[in-house]
Amino acid sequence: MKQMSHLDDIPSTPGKFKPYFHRTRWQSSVAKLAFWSLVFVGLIFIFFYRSPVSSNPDPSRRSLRTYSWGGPAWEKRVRSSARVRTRRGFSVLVTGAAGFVGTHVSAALKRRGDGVLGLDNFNDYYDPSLKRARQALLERSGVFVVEGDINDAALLKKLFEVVPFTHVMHLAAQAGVRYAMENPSSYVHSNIAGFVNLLEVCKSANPQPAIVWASSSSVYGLNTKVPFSEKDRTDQPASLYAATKKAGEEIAHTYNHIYGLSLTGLRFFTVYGPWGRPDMAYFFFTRDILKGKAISIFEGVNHGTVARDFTYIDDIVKGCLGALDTAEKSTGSGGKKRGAAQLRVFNLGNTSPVPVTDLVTILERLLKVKAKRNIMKLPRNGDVQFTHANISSAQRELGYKPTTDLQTGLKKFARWYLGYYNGGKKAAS
Ligand SMILES: O=C(O)[C@H]1O[C@H](OP(=O)(O)OP(=O)(O)OC[C@H]2O[C@@H](n3ccc(=O)[nH]c3=O)[C@H](O)[C@@H]2O)[C@H](O)[C@@H](O)[C@H]1O
Repeated sequence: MKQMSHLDDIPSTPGKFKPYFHRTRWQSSVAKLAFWSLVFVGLIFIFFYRSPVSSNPDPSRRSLRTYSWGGPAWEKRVRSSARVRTRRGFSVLVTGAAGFVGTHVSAALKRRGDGVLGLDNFNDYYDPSLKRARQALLERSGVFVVEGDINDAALLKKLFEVVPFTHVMHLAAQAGVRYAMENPSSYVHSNIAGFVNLLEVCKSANPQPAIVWASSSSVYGLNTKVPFSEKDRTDQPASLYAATKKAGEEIAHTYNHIYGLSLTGLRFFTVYGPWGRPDMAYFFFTRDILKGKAISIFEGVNHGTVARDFTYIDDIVKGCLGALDTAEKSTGSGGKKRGAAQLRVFNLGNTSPVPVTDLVTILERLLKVKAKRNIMKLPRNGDVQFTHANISSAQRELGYKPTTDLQTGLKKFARWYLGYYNGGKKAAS
């Protein structure tokens, strides 16, 4: 007969474990001792060896992600990336640094000698490999992108402990107008809860940073007065995305009023260009035209033109830098207001709306492929028919002056796209 080893002794089903345990008092106490020793060692291990790990509690994301950060080597990288290289340079925390605008702004700041630390949660709203490629680009120019979420208060506090940031360029957001109907909570999570969390940390920081952040042209919603001026009404959002950006503007007012935070909101108008966002029409039109796939082009009632004030990324970057350069210091410190602080909002557009049908014609010429056009009624999914920015305020106060027309900007985009996706053979997802 086969001798039973001690391993054979342990049954495979946990429910059957008990009867074997009470065979002898000795066996029982050894098992108990072993069990509690394991628990004890486990606890010690967790206490001493776990680097600060924070989880992204966003229930709307497919994957619940954990980020690890902290430790002397990590802090050294943070400090080095944020180190100012010129006499009057800034030390800027850029949230959403692996995003489209975030990457371009971070690179531009670094180029001129400012200290830049990036933060990004690398979520999968669109192909994360594009975000990783942008991150690699930034790392090559000396910008470290910390992987983490703006909802993570412990991480943000740690970053401010390590670096006394003079400015925050807040670009992390859930973007996209139409996706808000699919995943509304992701907009609340990033654009409202995340923004409040960031402001909470900024207001308690000493010194408080000046904050420049991305609002959106979509706040004009159903406004019909054109061009859109900052003084126009913004109380009729057409999408939840727009509503969360509008909420952000009101939240900014509150933190400015109570805590003396210097806050500048920038209403971006349909930003496009190299390293852009694959969820935007110009990007996926390019992909689909190259694949020979039909594209849907929206039109208004009675065949009304749908148009956008498309704005080229380099112009937007200049606007962002202008906003940082003219931002006054926050007046509070350690959570206490010490005087009135600056509160601004600016349109950053191109001032010349282009019909979406013309955008497609330009792409056809650049790609040398005829698009399969499928004209359809503008769906009721948050899109507005027309945007057009009045930029006189940004021109006056930020020195903002867009110089790139859609034809020129799309040429640069197409060149990048074809290079990045191997002549369009490697399809963008
Ligand atoms: O300025 C902003 O604040 C916003 O700009 C951008 O939104 P939009 O201006 O809506 O850009 P985008 O989706 O590229 O559609 C462009 C045009 O194509 C039309 N469009 C779109 C899809 C389609 O299938 N067919 C079509 O005709 C569509 O009707 C529209 O006329 C950002 O995505 C958003 O995050 C926000 O930053």
